[in-house]
Amino acid sequence: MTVTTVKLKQVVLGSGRPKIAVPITGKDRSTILEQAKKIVAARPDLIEWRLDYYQDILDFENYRETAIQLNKLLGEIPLLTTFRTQKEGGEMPLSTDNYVAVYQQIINNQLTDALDVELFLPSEIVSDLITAAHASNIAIIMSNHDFQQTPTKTEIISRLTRMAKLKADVAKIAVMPQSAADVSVLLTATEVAHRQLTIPLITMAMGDLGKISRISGEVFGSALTFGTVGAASAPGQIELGMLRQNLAELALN
Ligand SMILES: O=C1C[C@@](O)(C(=O)O)C[C@@H](O)[C@@H]1O
Repeated sequence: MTVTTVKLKQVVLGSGRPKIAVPITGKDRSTILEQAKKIVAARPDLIEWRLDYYQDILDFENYRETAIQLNKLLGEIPLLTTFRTQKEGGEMPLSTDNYVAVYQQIINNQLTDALDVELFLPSEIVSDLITAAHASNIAIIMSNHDFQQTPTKTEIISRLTRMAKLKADVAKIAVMPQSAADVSVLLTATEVAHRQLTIPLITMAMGDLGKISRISGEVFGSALTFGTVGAASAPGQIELGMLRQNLAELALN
């Protein structure tokens, strides 16, 4: 394992208290770098660049220059690069071919510490991207998002388990609760999967109902939580300062 995956694993695998990631959602280079400067100043554990907001994603030279400048700004803070597909709540459409082309460029040019790859992409694409990313010492955070409902406990555990079997470095699932019972399903599934799997998990129930899941990771086994400095990238995210305070208050001593 080289610096890159070590950097990410140190962040995600660290002590019991969940680490904090903050998303960048800028549409162009200047906004992305402006957001990054504010986020870096707040010192999160990880910064996520949400590419599905970036208008120049297919102009690779532009993308590459933005990524180089962004990585310089981040310094020691690891970068997670994510293109969220529209099926899973993303901002813009992108063909599967272009998704693969963009990710391959990122991997070949080692422009990130970690890549978010969605579980429900075509299986051959998933395995090829994981193999290529690992060969370039880029960690893989596999993910699945349901913005409409909360799957059953068994299904949530099954999806996280499939991610682990596909050699993801981290398994992530975000669900939309329609009731307190749904939040309880997500938390129980997290607790069970945390006992059964050996890779770090990132889980959350989205929206206001799900906020408790974003501060209770140390109890149930979610290794990281997403907070905001400025714009949110999903419903229910908590402002970084408040999130840090809540995690400290809830720390298991
Ligand atoms: O997968 C996730 C989790 C998330 O959807 C959330 O609910 O905080 C936010 C996304 O930006 C990130 O890629």
